[in-house]
Amino acid sequence: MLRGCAGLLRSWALRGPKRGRSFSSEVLHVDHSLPNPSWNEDMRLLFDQFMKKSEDGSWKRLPSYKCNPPERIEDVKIFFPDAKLLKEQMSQAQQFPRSLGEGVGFEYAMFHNHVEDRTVCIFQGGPHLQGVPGFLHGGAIATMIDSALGMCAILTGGIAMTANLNINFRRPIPLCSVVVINCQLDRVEGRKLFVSCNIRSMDEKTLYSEATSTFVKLDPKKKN
Ligand SMILES: CCCCCCCC(=O)SCCNC(=O)CCNC(=O)[C@H](O)C(C)(C)COP(=O)(O)OP(=O)(O)OC[C@H]1O[C@@H](n2cnc3c(N)ncnc32)[C@H](O)[C@@H]1OP(=O)(O)O
Repeated sequence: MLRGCAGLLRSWALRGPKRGRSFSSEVLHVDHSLPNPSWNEDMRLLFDQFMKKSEDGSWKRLPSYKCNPPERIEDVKIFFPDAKLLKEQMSQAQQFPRSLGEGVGFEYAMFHNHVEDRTVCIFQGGPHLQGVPGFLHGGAIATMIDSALGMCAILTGGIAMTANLNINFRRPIPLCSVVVINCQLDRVEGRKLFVSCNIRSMDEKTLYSEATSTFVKLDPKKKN
């Protein structure tokens, strides 16, 4: 089960984790939703399949960075009355699922279908996401679910935040395995976006988790 992690863990044992983090803009602006050496064969296979589907324009690969693009900061300004504080805080900020080193945490790529309002996330959870020995931590699963649902909501309805998230964990997800998170915008009511998802194995035979959520579009007229 953990065979996929073995090489990674061995190299860590020999070298130890990288000390210190570089925050140079070069590092922050690397697109992390592209294959890297930590991706296993299944992850690459799925990635290639979705890239193929993207050729006719129906699916689009979503780039992913460690930090937020400046336009996103504009969207959340309503939460920060002090513009100087916002700038300072944002200069240190990183996307949570991108904050762990390559291969040990959240390895994922997302694809979006604008016609069908669907987002698919292919996800390989690394050894630092362990909960019960050999399996992913529920909080790590929830993180990826929230991120994928959030992307689906935001790409369809504009900037929105998770107001409600319900998850059923059906089967434990083996560490370092590759799963597919299928998200679907179910309906929109005013500022509310209802988005649901399931997590399945690559062969679709195993249902690992299901979730429903409500995202609420931020109201720029409101001081939150
Ligand atoms: C780009 C990468 C993607 C990353 C995705 C990650 C997304 C996240 O994790 S966001 C972080 C977690 N979420 C938060 O911190 C949000 C905290 N909550 C809030 O800030 C606010 O409650 C917020 C913005 C969601 C809604 O506040 P506000 O705009 O004042 O909403 P409000 O006017 O009260 O309600 C609007 C509608 O939403 C509904 N609503 C509000 N809260 C909830 C809720 N918790 N559950 C269900 N419905 C709700 C209301 O009933 C109302 O419905 P209706 O229009 O039918 O009357």
